[in-house]
Amino acid sequence: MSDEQDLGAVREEIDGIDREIQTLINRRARCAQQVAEIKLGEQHAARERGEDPGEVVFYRPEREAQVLARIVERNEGPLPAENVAYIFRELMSACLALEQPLRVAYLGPEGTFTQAAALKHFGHGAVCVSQATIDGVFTQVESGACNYGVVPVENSTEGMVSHTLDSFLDSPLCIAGEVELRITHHLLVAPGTEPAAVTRICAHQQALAQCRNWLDAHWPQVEREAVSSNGEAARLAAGEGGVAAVAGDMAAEQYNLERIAEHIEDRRDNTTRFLVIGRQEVAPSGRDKTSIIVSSRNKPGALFALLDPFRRGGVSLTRIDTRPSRTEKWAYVFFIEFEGHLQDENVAAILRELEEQSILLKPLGSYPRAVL
Ligand SMILES: O=C(O)C(=O)C[C@]1(C(=O)O)C=C[C@@H](O)C=C1
Repeated sequence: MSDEQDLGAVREEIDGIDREIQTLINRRARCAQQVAEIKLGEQHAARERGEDPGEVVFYRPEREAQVLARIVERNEGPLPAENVAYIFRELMSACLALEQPLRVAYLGPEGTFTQAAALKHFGHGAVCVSQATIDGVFTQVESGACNYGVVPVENSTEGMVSHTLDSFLDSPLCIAGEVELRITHHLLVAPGTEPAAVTRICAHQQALAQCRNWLDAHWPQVEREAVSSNGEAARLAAGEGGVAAVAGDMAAEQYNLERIAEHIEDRRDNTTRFLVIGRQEVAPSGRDKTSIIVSSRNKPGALFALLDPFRRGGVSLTRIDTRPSRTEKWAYVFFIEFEGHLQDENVAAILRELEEQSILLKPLGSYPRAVL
């Protein structure tokens, strides 16, 4: 057989496989439609029994995390597990959109890493709605205008996003998930801009901080300006010849900018973690984390007393942050994050103990650990 015939034969095989995949995808989508009918049926039955039917929850983060974790585990290649999981991420997103198109508020404008995080977590079947502030994201979800929200919570180089933590103090919302995103910054300008013409470098203050050493070494003379987001910086760079923006790939594409320099972040493992916020609690997935806010009386050993139940219960803490309590001067609240689910008996026992010794205990929710 000639090379030409070989190529033809393999392409025919690909065409056949594509047909089969397409049939299977649509079979899967019909199953998702049946799941939606069952969920609506359950709500109808509750109403018939005179019970509060509540809001039908189509999106099930615990189930999605289990599906994705299984795909990663059983993948035999040659495609890398992460790439296969992304394909299934989009497949589930499209299936869910048949059940109910989700509206997801995120800290915008378009082109921010928070938008990239929202798409990574929910896939492109979700309708992502940009908000100018973190408060705006919380309000959209609290009012029911959006089903979920995505906000940044911590960066591996720059630490926590205190505004997000503070917002949980007054909000009735729960945490429904976490997203981790590798953050890569570039120095971006409008097409045709000469580097010598740049007089101002704009970015969100976190991005400026994450690239501080690089900017000090390469652009020491140029003024830096912190703006509300990297997306906003990119928008400014697109409109003004002398402005360069520090921003990522999405912003570069969104505003059609050129890269003067790529990968300028000081740390190669620069990662930002985002939280998904929603109105409903999430069922256990088997690999969960829980977040709580806790505050105790200001006395010696108070923090030790709050943490000791975790040690005795054999529960690993994954994070602890301190914030001023906004009700009393020099009093503090702790944001504690740990492995396990509020429905686990050992976790419930720890919370009962904390309740006895704290002046404030607010569970923020349990959610599946990030799979992708
Ligand atoms: O299993 C469900 O509850 C579904 O709705 C199906 C499905 C899926 O496509 O696998 C879709 C959306 C949910 O978020 C979880 C899973």
